Amino acid sequence: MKKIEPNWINSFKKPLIISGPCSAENENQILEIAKRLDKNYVEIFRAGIWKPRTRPNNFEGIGEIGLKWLNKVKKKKGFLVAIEVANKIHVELALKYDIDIIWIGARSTVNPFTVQEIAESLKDTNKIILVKNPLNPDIDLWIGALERLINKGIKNLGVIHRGFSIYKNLKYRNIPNWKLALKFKKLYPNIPMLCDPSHICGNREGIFEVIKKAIHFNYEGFIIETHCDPDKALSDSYQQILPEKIKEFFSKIDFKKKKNIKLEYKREFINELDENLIYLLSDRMILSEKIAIIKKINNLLVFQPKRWESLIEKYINLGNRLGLSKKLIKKIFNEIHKESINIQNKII
Ligand SMILES: O=C(O)C(=O)C[C@]1(C(=O)O)C=C[C@@H](O)C=C1
Repeated sequence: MKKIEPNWINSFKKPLIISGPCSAENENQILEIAKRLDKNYVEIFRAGIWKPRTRPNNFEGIGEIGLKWLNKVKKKKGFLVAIEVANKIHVELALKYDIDIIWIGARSTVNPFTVQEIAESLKDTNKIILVKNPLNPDIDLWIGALERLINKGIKNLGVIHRGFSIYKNLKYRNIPNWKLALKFKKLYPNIPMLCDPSHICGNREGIFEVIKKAIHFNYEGFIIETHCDPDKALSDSYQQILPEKIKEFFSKIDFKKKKNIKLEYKREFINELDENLIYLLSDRMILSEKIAIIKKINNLLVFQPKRWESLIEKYINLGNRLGLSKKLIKKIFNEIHKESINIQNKII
């Protein structure tokens, strides 16, 4: 990739905060959110105009009229405005309505044809273009998207870490991959990296915990979804927060208090793995309850020695291959099995 100069991000406060609704729904909603966002914290107003929904027949965005509302936000409230584009027509409209910041979504980043089409229609633009990570943790796809934009003379670039798709929801809707994002940062230190806690979490509860982590990892900014009535939002209602929450949270953060990044990063990894272990254990015990019901109906014994012996042998072998001692595997799985038996005994 060609060398990128450190650039546009320096003209904003650190961290840069982009905020606004997942989707533009109506003019009042847009203006109300803009009014309630504190401009001392939020410099850029975001709103989805076209929404790439997983299933059809959901609200798929308000379309072009939303760009007129964003122009009002710009003129009346003094924010810069940001939207997502996913094809050539979106780009043309974004440029026609003088949108300041344009981002490419995760579902587009995965597709080089789409990125190429967007890059060609943005050719030589001075607008700020942000590229979300692709759905799958493939750093080359992410880099490739930036290269396509750079090849078309686009200079004001940034990236957004919005987490990666997982087949099963544990704690996150899209699991963050801090390791991959930090690797990207090491490779391209001059490309500003923002974090999207709303899409990482998929719920309101975890958002500020994710922001705190990203602050430790020196992210330059955030894109956070806000709505004046989150429960009634037409898309992603679970992950939007009230506009006032931004100031409430960021006013309490001490940005000078820096922790040891290397240590924090490793610890973060351990926390993440431990939490996943707990989620998995909970799933396992729920399955054990379901098996107990089947055993009860079929008059089967709770303790199944043959099956248990074969399982423990398999786990010891797997542990061995992964460098874990027989003693450790036996200890952990004996406890798990004991708990599973207790659960089943209560049901039978
Ligand atoms: O396979 C079963 O029958 C189960 O109920 C599961 C399970 C376990 O938790 O691993 C529990 C009890 C049996 O002794 C064997 C295995």
